[in-house]
Amino acid sequence: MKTTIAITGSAGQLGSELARQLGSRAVQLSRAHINLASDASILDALGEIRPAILINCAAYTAVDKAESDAEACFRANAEAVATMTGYCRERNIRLVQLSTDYVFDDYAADNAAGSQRPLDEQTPASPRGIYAQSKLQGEIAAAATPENLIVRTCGLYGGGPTMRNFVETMIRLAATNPELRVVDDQRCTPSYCVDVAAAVLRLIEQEATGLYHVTNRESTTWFELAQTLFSLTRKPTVVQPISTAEYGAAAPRPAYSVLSLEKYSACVQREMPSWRNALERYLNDRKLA
Ligand SMILES: NC(=O)C1=CN([C@@H]2O[C@H](COP(=O)(O)OP(=O)(O)OC[C@H]3O[C@@H](n4cnc5c(N)ncnc54)[C@H](OP(=O)(O)O)[C@@H]3O)[C@@H](O)[C@H]2O)C=CC1
Ligand SMILES: Cc1cn([C@H]2C[C@H](O)[C@@H](COP(=O)(O)OP(=O)(O)O[C@H]3O[C@@H](C)C(=O)[C@@H](O)[C@H]3O)O2)c(=O)[nH]c1=O
Repeated sequence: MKTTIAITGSAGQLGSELARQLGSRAVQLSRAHINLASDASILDALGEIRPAILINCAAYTAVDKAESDAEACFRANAEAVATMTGYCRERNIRLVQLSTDYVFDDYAADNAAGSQRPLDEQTPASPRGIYAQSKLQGEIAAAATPENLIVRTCGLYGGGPTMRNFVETMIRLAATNPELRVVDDQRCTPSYCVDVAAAVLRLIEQEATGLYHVTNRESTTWFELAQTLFSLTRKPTVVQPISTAEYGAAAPRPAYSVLSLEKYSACVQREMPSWRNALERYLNDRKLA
């Protein structure tokens, strides 16, 4: 018998890619089917489908907007996850909860140039902004059932021009701006949804439980990512490095949030592709490189 895997946030970047890779095994739950703001909507939708596995990709992901919209953000990213966890526990459904590198926000000093060490699953979380805090609460809610799987990832892109992410923002801005200013003091590993979705499915196949870090391999800054993007697409756009303070976003962001992939690699016995390789493949898929 085929295992039914329900995916919330199925119109989003990761949810749509998971649905694509799963094909007929996936039941797609977009906002029209399941509204994180309403427990009744969550329970009704899950009751109808009775999946064996629920992958929760739905989330409030507008990091800056969350700073002035905390209630809605916590409702979607924390309380709704607690509701899903309770429902899944009673019916023996495995919940896969997605989370973020933004739960780490004070490791810059420990990781001064030369001594950078990726953050593993044992590293204590230290979220600063509303989005980051709400996602950590969601992790804690999901972890109440030890059989659940929690996957932290970072800087997702994919799905083409209609998706909201840094890579697509750069492509769009470059069409009208000869010069862009981008922060060069945040080190992380932006990751391609195709690779992260495949990795999540591998972890599910291995029946992995607990917390895992999954990103592309190696690390970069948003500035270097933008420069690499314009070099691969042969665009003359000039990228100026600026500081996080100069950019002045509403939400704080970690200066260092590179995630260790050791636990993931040991579990599935394979390496993630590097961020450069991933970016090249995405731009090829977009027919831009
Ligand atoms: N984007 C990133 O860089 C990263 C994301 N993550 C995590 O990965 C997961 C997937 O992210 P990603 O695919 O990029 O997110 P997207 O923003 O692309 O998609 C999120 C989806 O959630 C849906 N959604 C938002 N609010 C509600 C709600 N109240 N009720 C129902 N559905 C809702 C959205 O629906 P609609 O389309 O209708 O708005 C959207 O389809 C999330 O848990 C996110 O926190 C982790 C690290 C990095
Ligand atoms: C558009 C733009 C952004 N930036 C900066 C702002 C920010 O510090 C950094 C990344 O930009 P974004 O706002 O696109 O990224 P952001 O929304 O913060 O991305 C994040 O999304 C959430 C959901 C996550 O969970 C994270 O893992 C994550 O990577 O680049 C510039 O410096 N110049 C620019 O022109």
